[in-house]
Order: sequence, then structure tokens, then C-alpha cells
Amino acid sequence: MENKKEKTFQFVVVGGGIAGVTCVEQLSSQIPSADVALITAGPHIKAVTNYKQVSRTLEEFDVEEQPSSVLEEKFPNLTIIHSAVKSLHTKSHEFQKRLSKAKRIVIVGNGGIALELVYEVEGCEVIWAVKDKAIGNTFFDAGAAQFLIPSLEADKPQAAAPCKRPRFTTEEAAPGGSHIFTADRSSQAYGHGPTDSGSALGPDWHEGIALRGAEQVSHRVSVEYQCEVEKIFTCEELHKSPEQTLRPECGDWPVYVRLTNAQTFGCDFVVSATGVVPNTEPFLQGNTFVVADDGGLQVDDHMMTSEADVYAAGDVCTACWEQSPLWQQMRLWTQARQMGWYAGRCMAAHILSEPVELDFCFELFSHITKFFNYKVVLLGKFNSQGLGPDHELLVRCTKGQEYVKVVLSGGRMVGAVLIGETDLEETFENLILNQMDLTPYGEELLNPDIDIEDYFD
Ligand SMILES: Cc1cc2nc3c(=O)[nH]c(=O)nc-3n(C[C@H](O)[C@H](O)[C@H](O)COP(=O)(O)OP(=O)(O)OC[C@H]3O[C@@H](n4cnc5c(N)ncnc54)[C@H](O)[C@@H]3O)c2cc1C
Ligand SMILES: NC(=O)C1=CN([C@@H]2O[C@H](COP(=O)(O)OP(=O)(O)OC[C@H]3O[C@@H](n4cnc5c(N)ncnc54)[C@H](OP(=O)(O)O)[C@@H]3O)[C@@H](O)[C@H]2O)C=CC1
Repeated sequence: MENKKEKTFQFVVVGGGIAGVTCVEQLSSQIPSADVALITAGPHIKAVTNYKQVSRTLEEFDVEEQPSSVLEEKFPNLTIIHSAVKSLHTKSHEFQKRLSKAKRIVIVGNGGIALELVYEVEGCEVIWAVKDKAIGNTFFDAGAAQFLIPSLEADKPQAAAPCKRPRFTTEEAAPGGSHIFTADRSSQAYGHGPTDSGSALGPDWHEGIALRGAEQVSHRVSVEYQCEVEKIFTCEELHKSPEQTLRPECGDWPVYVRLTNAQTFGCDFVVSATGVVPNTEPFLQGNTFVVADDGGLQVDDHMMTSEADVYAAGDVCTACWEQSPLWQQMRLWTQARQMGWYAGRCMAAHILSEPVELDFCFELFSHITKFFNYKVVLLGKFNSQGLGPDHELLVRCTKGQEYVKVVLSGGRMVGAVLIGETDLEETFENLILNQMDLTPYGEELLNPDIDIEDYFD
């Protein structure tokens, strides 16, 4: 019998996304002598560059896709093992190609991807089907949604500065034929099925991609509120059904979508942007991982799963420790980095028999991003998540300029939404962290004539 040589490693990290790569970097710098393996499905890894701590909890950074050799050169004891992958950018190309010929698309979903797509897609009519009464339910309340809506109705400003992050494309034939693109995955974006295992894309994923349809228009977005997809069918099916006689104005489209509000729309294709599903499948067989309701691997306050010595971080895990009242998990780039870093620290501390406390970054939820070309900062319980009816909201809004919302509970600030160049993030972060009683200030807190920064210094 052939005697296969087995290589063993002290640490094996699966996944070359932000969580996995940050974990490897942390481990390799804490224990330089440790043999570490990084197993990843894609040919490239994601690296954090230009990291900037904006305030105590807010951070900004760029993410670069790099050939994995860059990481191996940095850490001599690191071995990167690739398994087969279906390309990520090939699908983006496919999306672009289809979009370039499209006159109308239907976008389903009301989260980050849908928000970005409806704004970025030009030259194509967009029917946006949302379950809720307002757009962007995962990030905004109805007030913020109202503030943002005019941006969809106006022509877009001149193109922003081009993305400086390098992008890589893998050469692999893309499967064709489907009229539905999905973005509902954990470790895949714009994939066709649950088996793809490329990275989640993250900020600027649409930069450098021409999201332009066949028509000479900027935006043409119609929002269909409070509805879901009831049925998707083809042209032939429509012709055979009684609906054709009922709705001859439907025209001749490759695919039709019937919504639960009884409207039917013909379109070139449907984009499903309905959330991510943690890609735990490969890990579950033969193991007894405890899986959370959202499908993630449950982790404790040391990022350890229910299986001894197995840690998880990023999109694949669900934080199941007793959480700070001001933090919640959202599957975001920033949290993937923080969790990967902290998991690496915990893994090293375990080997070195050192104590480790839950990192400060899990004290307060904070996220900086951009929607509809506005800077957006979200802090704490920005959407009153989990708060009782006794909480209070203060709002200041200047159309087309800024939207500021503060969430108060028991007179203390517990969350905030800042849209536009408000310059309030650091002061509000401090007010949330120090839990100062703000009752005496009342609505003055948002008085634009008061320099709040000086006020609380
Ligand atoms: C379209 C899109 C836009 C987004 N935009 C933003 C944004 O603007 N801001 C933001 O904060 N977040 C954004 N996100 C979310 C963000 O990208 C993710 O939260 C983050 O990338 C998760 O990082 P991760 O390392 O946990 O997982 P991933 O980046 O998904 O990395 C997982 C890695 O594991 C590998 N892998 C998976 N399965 C296997 C396996 N079985 N064997 C070996 N390797 C495997 C993959 O190849 C990949 O390298 C976006 C997500 C998407 C899909
Ligand atoms: N700039 C940023 O920070 C961005 C972040 N991201 C992140 O990337 C990940 C993927 O984004 P995305 O796919 O938009 O996921 P999200 O979780 O942000 O949003 C999914 C949306 O789809 C809705 N939905 C779920 N099921 C259905 C259904 N059957 N029919 C209609 N609507 C449905 C959800 O409603 P409900 O909430 O009621 O279930 C929710 O509005 C997320 O973690 C997101 O936070 C993505 C893009 C930009």
C-alpha cells in the first residue's frame, strides 16, 4: 500500500476572506514559529490595507485582492492550500454583459446590495420590489429612507473617483442560461447556487464594473413597496396562462415576475439580493457544531465553536456570547476583520496559556459606508434594535444635505444614524460610550446653531 506522507500544522485556517486572512496575520505575528495553513477556495486572498482608526470604534480601510503568494512571502511558516473554486468576477462580468442589453430588470430585496444596485444601475428601468414600507430596512428607518429617495429620482452626479483597489479575474467559463442572479450567499456574491465558494465582495464591489443597461437614461427606479415575489415565469408560460389575456400590456419579455401586490412585470432578468447564508455545509458532516437560527456556527466570547479547538470568525459565525447592549452582529467587512483578528488572538492565547478578554471593538456597533453617494455612519442601536417602546428619537434633517437621527433610552444616547457630512460621529460615539444623562439638553442636542463638539468638551 502506498504510504501517503501527511503534513500537520499547528493551526489550520479555512477561508481567504478578510476574517481568515486577518486571523492568519494575527496568529503568525503572535507565534512566528507556528506552522499555519490557510486553505482557501479562491486563487486570491483579501488583505486589509490603509487601515485607519477614525475614532475609538469607527474604522476605515481598503481591501485589496492579492495573489496568495504575497501573504506567504510575509510569513515564512505559512502554507496556502487552494481548492477548486468557481470564479467570482466571471459572474460579475456575466451580470454586466446581461445588463448592457437590458431595458428593464427587477431587483428583489431591501438590504445593502439592493440599495447599492438601484443607485448604481443606469440606462435601464429598475423595478425594485421591497417587503417593507420604506427602502433599506436593514440600515435605515422610514425617515432616512425618505431622505434618500430623491437621489433615486434625480440624475446621478458625475462619476466619483475611480476605485484604486486592484481587482483580479479568474478565467473560468461561467454557467449561462439563467435569468436570475442571486446575491443571497455567505461566501459568494452574484453566484448561481449555494455551492459556489468565492469571497463575499464588500465595499466598492461595484466600482470598476459598468452597471449600464441598454437605454439612454440615468435612473429609472420604481419602488413596489410591501410586496414579495409570488411567482417567476417565462414568456411561454405567460402565453399559456390566462394572465396574457388579462394583461396584454405585459409585452414580450424573457421572464415575468408576479408580486404579491398582484402586479406582474416583464423584465430581462431578476436580481435576488435577499441576504447571505453562512456557508457551513462543508463543516457540518460528521461533526456536532451548534448552528444558530441564522445558519451560522455558534461562537462564544473567545470565537470558539461548540467543537473544542475549532474557532470561527466573519460571515460564517454567529456571535452567541452575552453581548454588550450597544453592539449587534451584522455580516460586514469591518466585523469580519475584527472577528478574524480577535479569533487569531484567542487561538494564540490558548496555546500560550494567556488570558484574553473580549475585545473593546465588540462594545459598540459602528459602521461607516456610503449609500446613494452620501457618507453613512451607523452607531449602536441605530435602528432601535431590541429597544422597548420607551425609547425616544431626535431627528434633524436638511433635504439633500444631511439626516441625523439619535436614539435615546432612559435619557442616554444608545444609537445614531448620520447621513451626509455631519462631523458628529466622534462626539456621538463618545456620548454613547460614556452613557451620560442627556435629559437636561433635550432637543438642543441637535440644534444646528450649537457646536456640540465644544459643548461636551
Ligand atoms: C455584493 C456584496 C457587497 C458587500 N458590500 C459590503 C460593504 O459595502 N461593506 C461591508 O462592510 N460589507 C459588505 N459586504 C459584506 C462583506 O463583504 C462580508 O461581510 C465579508 O467579506 C465577510 O468576510 P469573511 O472573511 O467572513 O468571508 P468571505 O469574504 O466570504 O471569505 C470566505 C473565504 O472562504 C473561502 N471558502 C469558502 N468556503 C470554503 C471551503 N469550503 N473551503 C475553502 N475555502 C472556502 C472563500 O473562497 C473565501 O476566500 C458585502 C457583501 C456582498 C456579497
Ligand atoms: N455598504 C454596506 O455596508 C453593504 C453591506 N452589505 C452586506 O452584505 C451582505 C449581503 O447583502 P444583502 O444581500 O443585501 O443582504 P441584507 O441582509 O443586507 O438584506 C437582505 C434583504 O432582503 C430581504 N429579504 C429576505 N428574504 C426575502 C424574500 N424572500 N423576499 C424579499 N425580500 C427578502 C431582507 O428583509 P428582512 O430584513 O426583513 O429579512 C432584507 O431587506 C449583508 O450582510 C450586508 O450587510 C452589502 C452591500 C453594501
